[in-house]
Amino acid sequence: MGIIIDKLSKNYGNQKALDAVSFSIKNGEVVGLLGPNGAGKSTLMKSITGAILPDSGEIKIDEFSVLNQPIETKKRIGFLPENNPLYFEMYVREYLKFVADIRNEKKERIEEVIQKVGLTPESHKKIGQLSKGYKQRVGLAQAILSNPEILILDEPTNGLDPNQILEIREVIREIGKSKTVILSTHIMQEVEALCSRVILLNKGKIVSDSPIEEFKGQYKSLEDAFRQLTN
Ligand SMILES: Nc1ncnc2c1ncn2[C@@H]1O[C@H](COP(=O)(O)OP(=O)(O)OP(=O)(O)O)[C@@H](O)[C@H]1O
Repeated sequence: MGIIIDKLSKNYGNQKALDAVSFSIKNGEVVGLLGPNGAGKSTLMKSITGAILPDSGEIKIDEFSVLNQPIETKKRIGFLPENNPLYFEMYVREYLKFVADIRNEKKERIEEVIQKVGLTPESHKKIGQLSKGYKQRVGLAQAILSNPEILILDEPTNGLDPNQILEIREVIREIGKSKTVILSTHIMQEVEALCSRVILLNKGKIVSDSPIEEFKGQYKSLEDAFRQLTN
C-alpha cells in the first residue's frame, strides 16, 4: 500500500526532466521533495497525479496503476499545483461548490474544509480579493475536499510573508497528521518543520533519499546537504 514509483522517466523534447526515478512511500509518511530549479520536482508531482504522462516507468497508488486505472488513483489524491490556479471572479463558496459538484461531494463538505483550512473570516469574499495566503488556503481547501489519502503540494508556501508561511505550515501539519503528504519546497526550515523524510532530486535523478534525522546527521545543515549534493 502507499505509492510505488518504478523507473519513471520523462523528457520534454531534448530536455530530460526525470531519469529512471524509483522510490516508494508508505501510508502516513510526510515527504519533502527538494531540488534546485528545474530538477524535476513538479514533473514528478504532476506524473503522480496523472496530470502528465511519463515516457516510461510505472506509478502505483495502493494497488492501482496511475496509467491504467486513473479514476481509482485520482480519487485518492488531492493536489495543490505550483502557482495555485484559481478562478479569481468566483466567490470562495461558489468555487468550492463548483469543485464539489465536479467530484460528486456533498455540499456539507464545503463548510468543513473552509473551517479546516482557516478560511472562515474571508470566506464571503471573491477569490481575487483575497491575500496570497488566503488564496493558498482556498487551494488547500479544494485539495482536501474529497478527503483524499494522499496530498501533493507543490511549493505550498511560495511567495507568502513569514506570518502566512507559519500559518499555512500549521494547516499542513494538522492535515498531514492523517494523510500521506509529498511536498516540494525551497525552504529548508519547512522540511525540518513538517517532513519525516527527504528526497533530493538533481537533474532528474534522486541523489539522496533518507529519513530527515539521518539526512541531517550526515551534513552540517540541510542547506549544506543541498549545496553538496546538487552542485
Ligand atoms: N512543459 C514543458 N516543456 C518543456 N520543458 C519543460 C516543461 N515542463 C518542465 N520542463 C523542463 O523540465 C525540467 C524540469 O522541470 P520541473 O518544472 O519539473 O522542475 P522543478 O524541480 O519543479 O523546478 P522549480 O523548482 O523551478 O519549480 C526543466 O528543465 C524544465 O525547464
